[in-house]
Amino acid sequence: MTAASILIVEALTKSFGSGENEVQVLKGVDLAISPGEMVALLGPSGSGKSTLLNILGTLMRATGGKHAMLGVDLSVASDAERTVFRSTRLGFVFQFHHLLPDLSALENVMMPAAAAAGRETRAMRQRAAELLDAVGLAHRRDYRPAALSGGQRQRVAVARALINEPALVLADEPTGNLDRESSDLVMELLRRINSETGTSFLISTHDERIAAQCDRRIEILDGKVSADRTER
Ligand SMILES: Nc1ncnc2c1ncn2[C@@H]1O[C@H](COP(=O)(O)OP(=O)(O)OP(=O)(O)O)[C@@H](O)[C@H]1O
Repeated sequence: MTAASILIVEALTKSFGSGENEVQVLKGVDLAISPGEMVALLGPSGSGKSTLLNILGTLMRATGGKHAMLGVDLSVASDAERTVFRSTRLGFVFQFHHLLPDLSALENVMMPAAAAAGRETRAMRQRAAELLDAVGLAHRRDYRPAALSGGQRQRVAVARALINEPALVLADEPTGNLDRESSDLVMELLRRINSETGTSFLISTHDERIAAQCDRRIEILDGKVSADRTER
């Protein structure tokens, strides 16, 4: 854990339910991520990877402990502060693309920027077009999600995650729903964005091939970090 970390997580806990139904999923997670790191998050099914990403993404509150990003202690921040932080400093890619079906690819990419600003601008449209170009989908900008392949949808979702130039992208099994070829394309894309822009990535995965393309692997077991190795 260094002063340069963009993300610091200390003794983070999360329980669901109460009384005899209480399940303690995270039992004291400690980790730190430096700018530009591409980190794989591994662990058995049910070990709490999605729960951890949801907490770090401010989509869910922890039960205890601390998580701070870019010097902001998000664990004690108000809901309003967390919402602003989420929409300006974080990007999300989920296993299922969650694109809006009635919007074109371009409009989907632009959406988080328009939502954060409360309006659409020509600059946003331009940046969304550049991002679609960067993910190899300039020729599909006016297509709706239903007219795209699974891999193309996920590349649109990656472009959408980058529209606000986040410091950290949280990706929850981003290739879990893709065939091998599409999965490789999405990972190549994430790798390229990481090296070109210095955006950090935390990617939960079951796939060793995905983990092998990251700089570092963090494993969760029994609610704690059981291994943390830098690979490159
Ligand atoms: N809202 C909730 N209410 C109750 N229990 C929950 C809730 N969300 C998650 N859990 C439980 O927390 C545990 C961790 O779930 P989580 O989805 O974080 O695991 P995961 O490591 O991402 O699993 P997978 O690899 O299968 O996606 C599971 O036992 C799950 O049933």
